[in-house]
Amino acid sequence: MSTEFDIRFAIDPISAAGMGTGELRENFLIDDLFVAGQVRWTYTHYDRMAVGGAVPEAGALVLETIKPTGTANFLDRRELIAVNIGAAGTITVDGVDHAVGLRDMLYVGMGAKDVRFAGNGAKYYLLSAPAHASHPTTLLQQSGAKRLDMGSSTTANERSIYQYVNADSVKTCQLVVGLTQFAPGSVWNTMPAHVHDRRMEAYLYFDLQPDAFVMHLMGEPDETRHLIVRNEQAIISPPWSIHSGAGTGAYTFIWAMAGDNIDYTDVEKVGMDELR
Ligand SMILES: O=C[C@H](O)[C@@H](O)CC(=O)C(=O)O
Ligand SMILES: [Zn+2]
Repeated sequence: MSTEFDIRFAIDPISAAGMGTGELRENFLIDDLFVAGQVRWTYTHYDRMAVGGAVPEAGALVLETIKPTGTANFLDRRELIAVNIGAAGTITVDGVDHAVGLRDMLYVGMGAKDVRFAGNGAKYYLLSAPAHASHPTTLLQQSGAKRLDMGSSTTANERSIYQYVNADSVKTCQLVVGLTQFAPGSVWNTMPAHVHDRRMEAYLYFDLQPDAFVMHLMGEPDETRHLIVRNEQAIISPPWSIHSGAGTGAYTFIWAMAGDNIDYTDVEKVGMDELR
């Protein structure tokens, strides 16, 4: 079996506030997503978002069902977005090949039965949420993303948010995914911070040097904790938590959300003076 999974239960803010470093990392950090020759999933109880990695070698890796979905095929009641952060590869969906280059994303709708990940050196970051309708498989590229420029160099948060999933690119049931990249020297993401109680979020930090890390901030705005996150590690952000971070060097990250209201504007801003 080349598929493995673990389960993360939903943690409430009071429990999280009582956790030490090890417990915080066990519950909110995913540090083993990318293993050669395997598909790995972390199935969360936050909006039942599943976060995974697939690293094919010579042969293709098959998207196998996992026990927590309770379905014969992984996508019987789910949708998927696969993001390639490695060499160019191919994802085959029910016999149709899709070329997926670096930073391309492939949306795969509910009901796809046979999904295969291929490409020696390709590295797929996987996101999947429950779905109620089947939308067509669609390739999403950075050039087709909606770009929002935010921040400034004086506050070290100058960055561009690329909303790959947007009104013109693809229709999804729940998944909203994109990528944020920084101007040189800017290291702060999502500061000022925000929360969105109607959506969980996951971040994958990548493009970090081996000795660099992101000091990721989580928690309720007045009760924050940090996680040290290394290259190609992900964090899970519960709906009640801020999700912000500062790198010790350059990095890029992929953000993904699922939940009730998936409108980007449904966020509560946290004032700089409210953080504790
Ligand atoms: O709800 C939205 C997500 O947190 C990200 O879009 C935020 C982000 O990439 C940033 O501000 O740098
Ligand atoms: Zn957010």
